[in-house]
Amino acid sequence: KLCFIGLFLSGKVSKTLEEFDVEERPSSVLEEKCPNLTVIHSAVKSLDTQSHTVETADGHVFGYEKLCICSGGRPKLLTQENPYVLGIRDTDSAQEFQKRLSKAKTIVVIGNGGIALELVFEVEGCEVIWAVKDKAIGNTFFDPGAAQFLIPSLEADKPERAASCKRPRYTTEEPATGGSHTFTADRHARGRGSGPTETGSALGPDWHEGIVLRGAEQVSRRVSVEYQCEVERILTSEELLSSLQQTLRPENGGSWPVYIQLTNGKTFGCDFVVSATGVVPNTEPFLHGNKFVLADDGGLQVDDHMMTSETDVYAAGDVCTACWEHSPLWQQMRLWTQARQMGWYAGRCMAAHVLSEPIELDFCFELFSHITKFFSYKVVLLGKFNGQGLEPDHELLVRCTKGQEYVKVVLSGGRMVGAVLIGETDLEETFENLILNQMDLTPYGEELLNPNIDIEDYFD
Ligand SMILES: Cc1cc2nc3c(=O)[nH]c(=O)nc-3n(C[C@H](O)[C@H](O)[C@H](O)COP(=O)(O)OP(=O)(O)OC[C@H]3O[C@@H](n4cnc5c(N)ncnc54)[C@H](O)[C@@H]3O)c2cc1C
Ligand SMILES: NC(=O)C1=CN([C@@H]2O[C@H](COP(=O)(O)OP(=O)(O)OC[C@H]3O[C@@H](n4cnc5c(N)ncnc54)[C@H](O)[C@@H]3O)[C@@H](O)[C@H]2O)C=CC1
Repeated sequence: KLCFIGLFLSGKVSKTLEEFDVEERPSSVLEEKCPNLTVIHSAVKSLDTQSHTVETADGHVFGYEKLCICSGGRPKLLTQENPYVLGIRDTDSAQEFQKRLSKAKTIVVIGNGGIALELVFEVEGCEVIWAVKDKAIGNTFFDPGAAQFLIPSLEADKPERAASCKRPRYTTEEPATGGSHTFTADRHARGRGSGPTETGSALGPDWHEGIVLRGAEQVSRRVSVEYQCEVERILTSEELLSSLQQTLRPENGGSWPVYIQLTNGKTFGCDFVVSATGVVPNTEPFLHGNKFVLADDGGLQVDDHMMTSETDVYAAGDVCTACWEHSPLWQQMRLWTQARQMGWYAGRCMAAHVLSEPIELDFCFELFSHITKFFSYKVVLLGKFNGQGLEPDHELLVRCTKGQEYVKVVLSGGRMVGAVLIGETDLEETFENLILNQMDLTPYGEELLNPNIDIEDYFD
């Protein structure tokens, strides 16, 4: 990969929330900035923790004193085998998606997290069938109340955005002459080899801004949500036609390259399926011959110094699973914000250990905080925003103005432990403080969300 993705901070929103822009730059920019850095453009093929060496795909062996594995994750696809099932992770897969979409009339999106939420809102000119396991949309980020608030946006036109695209590869890079144009979603068919090392960096925030996600139809957005169902089977047109399958009656007419049968009994024909079903950590090249302890989700277990179970090997970002005793207000989610915080903290830990200096768990792991955008709304998530792991007696306070804002506060024992803020609420800083200082809010009751009280002033 000849590019790294640079983060250019556009400012701190609060103590723990940071917003940033993303711009693709050549890796030489980083080397110029950090003279002690050498970037080697090659995938790591193997790691020998005994001899403290890594071997790259082009056969070079490098020794290390301390090593940090930041190999990210890759899409956990419904199936690796089907050329009509694709995932979105890096610039190449986004480009592939864009190309295939431009000829598509109907696509099916499976999954109910970040990528699905972004796609169903952004895709135009194509019928989108969105199948979710849950009762409401966006289960990894939202409760059903917030989902209800967001649903009308799917029916409205997308607001115009003056987006400046700092990732020109999507729009300017033409496919190589003679390169494979057959719409094969899986990377094996694109002649780039297989295995986990071939994916690039995850796209991160605002990846779809400035790129056209338009299908072949003259329609604006058209999304049908199929709730509480999973994929029963994915069939080719031949399989559908075969005598065994004749009982299946697709909901939509016409002939399609692929059909998807859902557990709710419905079958849809489509041009392709997007599997937006989470990520798996890229650990494979590092495991053989070593004794890494893996977490249940397949990540490299790390302690509160970002150290794996192998001596002198650290890990950060999507590839690792935080296995220290978490602050009651923090949880790991595979997000860019956390990857960045972990990378920064791992670097400090490695330096401290080389210098035999003490180091304490960074403050950023005290409180979960995430700022993003869904359906054109600013979204801020704080602490146990969905009551994760809380006793059933926790309380929720909600304020909602249709089309404008959705504010939810999670209280446990009268203390604020989490919040969801959708829209321009201006409450993030105050709520962050109230969560961090664990003030008893019982006396305020529901007044806490009274729109006529300037809460920021009140708690100042
Ligand atoms: C479409 C999309 C949108 C997203 N939007 C957001 C968002 O709005 N906000 C947010 O906070 N998060 C978002 N995320 C999640 C976020 O991008 C990831 O959590 C984050 O990038 C993880 O960072 P990382 O450095 O751990 O992994 P990655 O960014 O995946 O980087 C891993 C790097 O390691 C390289 N690599 C892998 N294996 C090897 C090997 N064997 N040898 C050498 N190199 C290797 C890869 O090529 C890659 O460059 C999004 C993710 C996707 C896919
Ligand atoms: N704005 C943001 O913060 C964004 C963050 N991301 C991050 O990028 C990563 C990848 O995104 P996603 O793939 O959306 O992962 P995700 O973890 O956000 O969501 C995965 C979804 O797939 C569902 N799922 C899992 N297996 C399934 C199955 N077999 N059938 C049906 N549904 C299934 C889960 O219930 C969940 O709803 C995540 O770490 C996500 O947090 C992605 C896009 C935007």
